[in-house]
Amino acid sequence: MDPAAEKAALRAQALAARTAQGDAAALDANLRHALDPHAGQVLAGYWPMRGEPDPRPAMAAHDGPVCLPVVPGRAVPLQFRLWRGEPLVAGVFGTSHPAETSPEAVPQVLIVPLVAFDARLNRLGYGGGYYDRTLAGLRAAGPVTAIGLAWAVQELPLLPTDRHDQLLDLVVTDRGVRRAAG
Ligand SMILES: Nc1nc2c(c(=O)[nH]1)N(C=O)[C@@H](CNc1ccc(C(=O)N[C@@H](CCC(=O)O)C(=O)O)cc1)CN2
Ligand SMILES: Nc1ncnc2c1ncn2[C@@H]1O[C@H](COP(=O)(O)OP(=O)(O)OP(=O)(O)O)[C@@H](O)[C@H]1O
Repeated sequence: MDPAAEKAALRAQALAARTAQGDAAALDANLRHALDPHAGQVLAGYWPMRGEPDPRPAMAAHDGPVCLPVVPGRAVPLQFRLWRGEPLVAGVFGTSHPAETSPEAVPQVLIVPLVAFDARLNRLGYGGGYYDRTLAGLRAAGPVTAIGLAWAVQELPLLPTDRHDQLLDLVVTDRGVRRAAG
């Protein structure tokens, strides 16, 4: 199977597994722990949809600026806008994001939504390549920490990879914090 077809099949499998969810309180505690060393940094969170774990309590507890992703168009990197609790506007693909009046921000640490991950911290998303493009751009400019957030049931055996795939630095689940085995 070519990697794109294989990814599509794995995406369907992981999205089905994700509906089982997990221990939300444990996930929140693990995420706060992972964010502790990043106090003072600009944090990108996300607005959860479709069974994704909810990063918002940990975002609210973050000691520093918080921003949310905006999809500016097809096949381009995400933008980020500062969010201080203002009402959001509806974006493409069912997303919600801060209005144009919120200043743009450059995140130093990102909570990254995902469909599936593996033990090497490969990530499979919805297939738009948005976070791959975005992390590639941010990493070319300076150090960033990409924290994947998932229910433990979203882990799959080694995922197929493409040259453009960006690895996560850690994955937080309701069962703990995973780092690449090295
Ligand atoms: N909560 C959340 N926000 C996010 C993402 C995400 O995965 N989760 N993104 C992560 O990149 C970006 C938005 N990108 C997205 C890309 C595709 C789909 C999606 O639902 N795609 C449909 C197919 C749509 C189509 O191509 O017409 C699907 O998978 O069924 C959602 C978000 C930024 N914000
Ligand atoms: N840095 C990049 N430059 C050009 N194209 C890219 C880049 N990153 C990803 N793509 C393209 O995006 C498409 C989707 O990639 P992939 O299936 O890896 O997405 P994903 O990681 O599942 O999605 P997402 O990051 O949006 O959650 C592919 O067709 C790929 O060629």
